Amino acid sequence: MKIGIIGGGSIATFLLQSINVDRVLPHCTVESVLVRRPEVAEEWENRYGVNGYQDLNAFMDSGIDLVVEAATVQAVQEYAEKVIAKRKDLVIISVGALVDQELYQRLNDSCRQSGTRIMLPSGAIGGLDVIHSAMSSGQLESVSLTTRKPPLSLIGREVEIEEVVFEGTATEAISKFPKNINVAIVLSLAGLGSDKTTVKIVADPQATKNTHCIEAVGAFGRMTIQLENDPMPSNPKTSYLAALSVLSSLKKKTEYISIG
Ligand SMILES: NC(=O)C1=CN([C@@H]2O[C@H](COP(=O)(O)OP(=O)(O)OC[C@H]3O[C@@H](n4cnc5c(N)ncnc54)[C@H](OP(=O)(O)O)[C@@H]3O)[C@@H](O)[C@H]2O)C=CC1
Ligand SMILES: O=C([O-])CC(=O)C(=O)O
Repeated sequence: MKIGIIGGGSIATFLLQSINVDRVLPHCTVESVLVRRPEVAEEWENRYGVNGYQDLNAFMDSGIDLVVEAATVQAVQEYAEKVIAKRKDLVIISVGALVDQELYQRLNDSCRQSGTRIMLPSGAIGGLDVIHSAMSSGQLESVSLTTRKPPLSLIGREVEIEEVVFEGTATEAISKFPKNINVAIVLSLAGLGSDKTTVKIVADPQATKNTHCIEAVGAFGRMTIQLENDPMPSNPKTSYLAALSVLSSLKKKTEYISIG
């Protein structure tokens, strides 16, 4: 499978290293990257043997089968429909963009018409299979997420004692923290939707990990999952698990037996 990556940051770098250098996915190669800075394109051409582009059309015509978005919510808004229109499967990690129900619907409709697929990795959380199962009979009552990160990641400054920086719906959370709470939207899409999924975000000066605690209640019973994620050294806002989840989505795409 020939992959194109949109984005030049920590998840993109991780994927290039894992796929093209460490060869962890034997059936996959990253062929092309779409980045904003020419110096990144040049460096990656040399280091990872990829073709670097700044122009979306040239990137899409570079012989790739599938596109991985590893950039920003805005990049999804800008590129996702164009990628699907070119009949490329798409992996989206900046899932927050899909809080926009009209965008979600347009993407869903064009995938149905063209037979193209969009994959949303589980990102920095887990338990989406449980939420999805509970929701399949409509018997999910409540879902809440409490996220705790170092203050610099969340609010760009230090605090002395922990501070609740947000409490509300997933819809409001992603508009205020688009680089920190994409997890709330994938959780919403699996479950009750972004207006009924509640989110609390805490800036914790003691935190060395990005923690996400998910609590769900329904006819199935009760689920509590606590993730204590190591941050990516190159971007502490992002948990290492989020990068691994993209790799996992790509691996699933090459397998014939699906789990979960
Ligand atoms: N679903 C989930 O659970 C999670 C989602 N995420 C999300 O994943 C995304 C990637 O994370 P990460 O790699 O850590 O982020 P980084 O900030 O390390 O990298 C983002 C990269 O995207 C590039 N970029 C921004 N806009 C565009 C564009 N229009 N076209 C091409 N490239 C663009 C930036 O370019 P430049 O260098 O020029 O600024 C930067 O290199 C983020 O949106 C993040 O919020 C992260 C963690 C968990
Ligand atoms: O990586 C994380 O812990 C969560 C994150 O940034 C996001 O969901 O946007």
